[in-house]
Amino acid sequence: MPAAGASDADGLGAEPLRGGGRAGAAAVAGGGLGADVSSAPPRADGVLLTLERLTLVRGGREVVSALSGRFERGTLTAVTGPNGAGKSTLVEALAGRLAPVAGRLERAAGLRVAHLPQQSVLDRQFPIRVGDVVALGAWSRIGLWRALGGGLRREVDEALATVGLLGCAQRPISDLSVGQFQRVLFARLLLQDADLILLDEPFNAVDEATTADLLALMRDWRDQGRAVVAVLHDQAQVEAHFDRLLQLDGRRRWAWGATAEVLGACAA
Ligand SMILES: Nc1ncnc2c1ncn2[C@@H]1O[C@H](COP(=O)(O)OP(=O)(O)OP(=O)(O)O)[C@@H](O)[C@H]1O
Repeated sequence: MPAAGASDADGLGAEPLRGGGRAGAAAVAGGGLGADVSSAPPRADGVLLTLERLTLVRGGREVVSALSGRFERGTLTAVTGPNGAGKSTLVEALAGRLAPVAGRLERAAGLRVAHLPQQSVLDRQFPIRVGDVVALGAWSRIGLWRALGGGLRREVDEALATVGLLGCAQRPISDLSVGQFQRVLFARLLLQDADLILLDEPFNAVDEATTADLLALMRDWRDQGRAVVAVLHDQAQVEAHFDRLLQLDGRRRWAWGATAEVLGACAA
């Protein structure tokens, strides 16, 4: 991890390692003045989301400081860091659920974002069937309470087949294992058809076979030109599957770039 205040001249290509630290703290003292969330026209270079000195506060404490970088089409980015480092906070801001107190977050025009929070915040006892959960992925396209028509039913069945749960549409979600439920949530993401897919600890308590299947799905999304951002704790998994890495160190410093470069710089 680079030292706080490391300069832009650290030199790892387009997105060098940088430190947040004091500059970000000063931004919070400004009471959030200057924070900006905006839409930009579609970009030919595939940039979906641009962060400029993004600063986030949670529970009265600054957890992300002066974070700058871009999320582009066709990339798999891992977000790592110790507990409490601000990973979920950052993902919520990327999803548009938390406003920055300073800095800028610019979305490409018409950007479709899907956000899968940690399973621990989802209620699996809710009396709803698997097929209905998956169909909810299409609500922004078809309206929330429209009856399941033949076309949507087919989409749901196809998505369930893709995640290995063909024929499970009528089962209540309370019957599912953690891994099966995560497959259902990935099927819902398939129907969302988003450009930017945000996943918060998607493999938590999920078995190896399910993890491998869901990783394959994430690679498909990348190959389709979507951007996938996943909060992860397993460094081997990050090295093996993610081309980009955004690492938070829990002290408001961060490193962001090609995975090998970020890991190399941290080991140095
Ligand atoms: N709803 C909340 N209200 C107040 N403080 C919060 C809230 N959510 C998180 N925090 C605090 O914000 C900080 C960052 O939390 P966050 O959940 O973003 O970290 P994280 O890196 O995702 O951690 P973990 O690996 O444990 O999930 C922590 O100090 C946490 O206690």
